[in-house]
Amino acid sequence: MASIELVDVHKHFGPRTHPVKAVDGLTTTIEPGEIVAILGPNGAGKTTAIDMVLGLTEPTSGTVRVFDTTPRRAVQAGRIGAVMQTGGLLRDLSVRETLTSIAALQRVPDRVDEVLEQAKLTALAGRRVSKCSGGEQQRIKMALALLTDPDLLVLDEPTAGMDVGARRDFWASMREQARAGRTIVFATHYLEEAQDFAQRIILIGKGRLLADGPVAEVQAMTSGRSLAASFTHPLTEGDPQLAALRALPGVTGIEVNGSRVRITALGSDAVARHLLESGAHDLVIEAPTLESAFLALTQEK
Ligand SMILES: Nc1ncnc2c1ncn2[C@@H]1O[C@H](COP(=O)(O)OP(=O)(O)OP(=O)(O)O)[C@@H](O)[C@H]1O
Repeated sequence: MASIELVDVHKHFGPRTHPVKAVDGLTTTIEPGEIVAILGPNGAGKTTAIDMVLGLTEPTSGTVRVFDTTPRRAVQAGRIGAVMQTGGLLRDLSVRETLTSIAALQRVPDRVDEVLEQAKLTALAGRRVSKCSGGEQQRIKMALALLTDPDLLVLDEPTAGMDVGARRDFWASMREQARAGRTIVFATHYLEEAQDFAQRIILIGKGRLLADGPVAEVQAMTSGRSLAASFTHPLTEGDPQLAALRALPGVTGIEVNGSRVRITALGSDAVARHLLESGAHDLVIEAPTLESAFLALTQEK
């Protein structure tokens, strides 16, 4: 049984005549035990997609299933734990009090000590929330999400406010959670975080799926190269050199900065040959990083 199944999901806001298509036809399946990053620029639709998985909002059309039932039922059954961007903690409670009060509301078996341990908060149990650092507060939210012993953890930008060390520790504990069989889905802006901690990346832009696969596969999707070279004169719009570059097969993007051009292309050899033959110099060819793959895939087409 899949953890999450989205079939042609749309979520539109605003008037029907000219809606904001926050999510515009997402179809994907996430299996148990996967660690999946939902990656996309601001406004891509990540939070909206997550809200639908959590049953906080209904899709305009399409279906969202979580453990083969509706998101709401899955939440009610305690199968989903979430760490969201918004939603504060009560500052005057201690870490332990925060957990015991929420556990009491959820009427779940007492797992407070266990989740304190899992979120590495045991030593801070007596500390007031207001005295906890940003990263520690994120760990408290994490502990809250674990109270119902969920099968799926959904995290919206979970490491916001954490420094590098805290981030690494956080992901080490997340890996333990995944090994214990939980599915982990997190939204992030950080390419590096997706690259380092996810097994799979779902890249979205403008509510649409741009890429979905193992990290290396998403990277390879732009198996193209980035080339930069200088001409002897500044290139302006209308320059025949520029027109010739645009006309080359496989060229997907050109940026001009004075006499320097930066080109993204599917194959670099033909473009490199053309550049050198047309008198360009200082040629640099780079393999794509996830960053460049991300930019290439999320840029306006
Ligand atoms: N309640 C709403 N009413 C109208 N428009 C909305 C609403 N919620 C989201 N949107 C719009 O839908 C689009 C997607 O927003 P969403 O918050 O899902 O993106 P995101 O990828 O999570 O962005 P960020 O990384 O900035 O959090 C944006 O254009 C946003 O302005």
